Amino acid sequence: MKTNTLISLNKIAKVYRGQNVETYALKDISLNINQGDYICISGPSGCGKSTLLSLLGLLDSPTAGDYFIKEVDTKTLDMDQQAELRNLHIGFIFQSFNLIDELSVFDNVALPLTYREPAMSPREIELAVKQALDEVEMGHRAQHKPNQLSGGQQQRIAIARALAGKPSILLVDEPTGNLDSKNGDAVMDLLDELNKKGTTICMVTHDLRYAGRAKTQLKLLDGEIVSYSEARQAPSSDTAEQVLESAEVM
Ligand SMILES: Nc1ncnc2c1ncn2[C@@H]1O[C@H](COP(=O)(O)OP(=O)(O)OP(=O)(O)O)[C@@H](O)[C@H]1O
Repeated sequence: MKTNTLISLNKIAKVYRGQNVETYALKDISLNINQGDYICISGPSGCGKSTLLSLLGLLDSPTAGDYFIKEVDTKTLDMDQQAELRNLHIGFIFQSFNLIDELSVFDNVALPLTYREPAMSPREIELAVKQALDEVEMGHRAQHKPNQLSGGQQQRIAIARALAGKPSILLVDEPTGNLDSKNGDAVMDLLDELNKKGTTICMVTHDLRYAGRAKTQLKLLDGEIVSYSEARQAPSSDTAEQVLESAEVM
């Protein structure tokens, strides 16, 4: 494992068992995610994208295989410890923004920080919320309620909420699914910008226009990784464009 490896999956499988039926949602998934990566997971409906994101987010556990976050073997953790690790390291962004309409924008962004262990002081929370709202250029809407904002603005608030805890990785599920193309473009520009500043992103999207912006393309089919390609910087004699280079699946 490299020193900048955040996440390491080793031979992960996920089987859903019903009364008479077993579904192999993921098979033999091995993958490392390093600091600063920008990965897009794509593939046809039912190929396992959401299942993989749920496992990465510690929202579900694998049937087999090993999952390490920052060298911590997640199998060794109980539910509370997993929740703590999730709160500390993982920021979620969903298609539906999942904001609480009764709370102000400020309080929505602050909410996950109030569950931090060790507890953050009110002043620390205020600073973190302000910084996150500034990052998504929504500081001027701190006292609004989510339903007083446009869809694009609500997604920016959801991104601020994910950023406020300074997570190691953002897990992003169809971030533009509920947005028109103008707002979708703006949200994707923001994610690109965050990655350029160092935020690690793992995103699921059906939208090929946006998938191509990620530096690493991971394609799933029937629960398996069928292709994995990384963008690398072109040699200096070339233009500044990045060149797609196919790499072996791990
Ligand atoms: N809770 C569940 N119980 C049983 N089977 C499930 C469950 N969740 C997902 N599956 C099955 O696991 C497989 C992968 O599902 P998953 O939702 O991860 O696919 P997906 O690639 O995200 O699909 P989509 O693009 O349609 O959202 C599918 O065959 C699905 O039917």
